[in-house]
Amino acid sequence: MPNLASARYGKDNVRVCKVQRDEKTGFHTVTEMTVSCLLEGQIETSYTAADNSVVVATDSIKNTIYIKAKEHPVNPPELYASLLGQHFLDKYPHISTAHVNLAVHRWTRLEVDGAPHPHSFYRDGQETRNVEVAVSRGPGGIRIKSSIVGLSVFKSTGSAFHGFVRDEYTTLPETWDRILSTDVDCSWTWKPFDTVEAVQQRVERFDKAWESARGIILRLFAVEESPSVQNTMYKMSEQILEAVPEVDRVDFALPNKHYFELDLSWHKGIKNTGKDAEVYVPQSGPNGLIKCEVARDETTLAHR
Ligand SMILES: O=c1[nH]c(=O)c2[nH]c(=O)[nH]c2[nH]1
Repeated sequence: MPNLASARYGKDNVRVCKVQRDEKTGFHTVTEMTVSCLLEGQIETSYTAADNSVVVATDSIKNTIYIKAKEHPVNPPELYASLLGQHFLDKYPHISTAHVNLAVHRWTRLEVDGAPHPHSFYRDGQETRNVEVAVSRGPGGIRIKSSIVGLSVFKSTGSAFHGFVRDEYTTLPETWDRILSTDVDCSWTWKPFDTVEAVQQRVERFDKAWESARGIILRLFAVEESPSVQNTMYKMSEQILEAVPEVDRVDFALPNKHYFELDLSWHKGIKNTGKDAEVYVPQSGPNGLIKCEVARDETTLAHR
């Protein structure tokens, strides 16, 4: 007899834009995000017995995403996602967990003649600020993971990779000076919260953590003489754990985007390798993919 081992459903890719207008200053603030909200609970019969009486329609879930964005602040995204998730538990007794994932897209204020413009913005990169919030009943029921996704960085020196395994499968030469480029995907997991009020009380910490993590990543990327992606991301994780005490885990996933040297000596003896390298060939694939999860102490991985 088959068994429904797990089930969740909801609306994905809900696009929301909120404009907040400060009447006094005339300044507007824009937040654009893409939201996913999936519900879990006593919904088995909708799958196994065509019982739609337990189904909150995904269309209603979409409507709720918009209504909660109107009723509450959407910043920081950790708070909005917690409020939205809690709503489904408060409203529907048979729902046990709401999973709210969202990505905030960048709209950076334009400067015109050196002054911040009150209502015009531009997209300065594909980077997003993401949150994954799971709201369940009971103590520690609100689990929040915040992240930076798609922050593209490049350095033209200050990166090496040598001393790796050399055997009959190896062709890669050791290097003491290479290009390093990646799209940062970094997450930090907060110690669980008991209630939305507890999230609200710490509300200023979420933006600060995002700023700290982003600052650490960019600074270390630039200033460090990197011996490998692995070691650089571990150092970034250590510094983020140090800077944000309420976080008990940091995860990284970094593609190593390769830039190949190009031998042009066939054309008039042009020198374009080693210390003469100037023109490179960016590779769209394959890329390295280096991941790690760094916990504050050995017990915290159990939170997953
Ligand atoms: O920083 C790196 N880590 C690796 O594991 C690796 N493997 C590789 O081919 N190049 C690199 N670079």
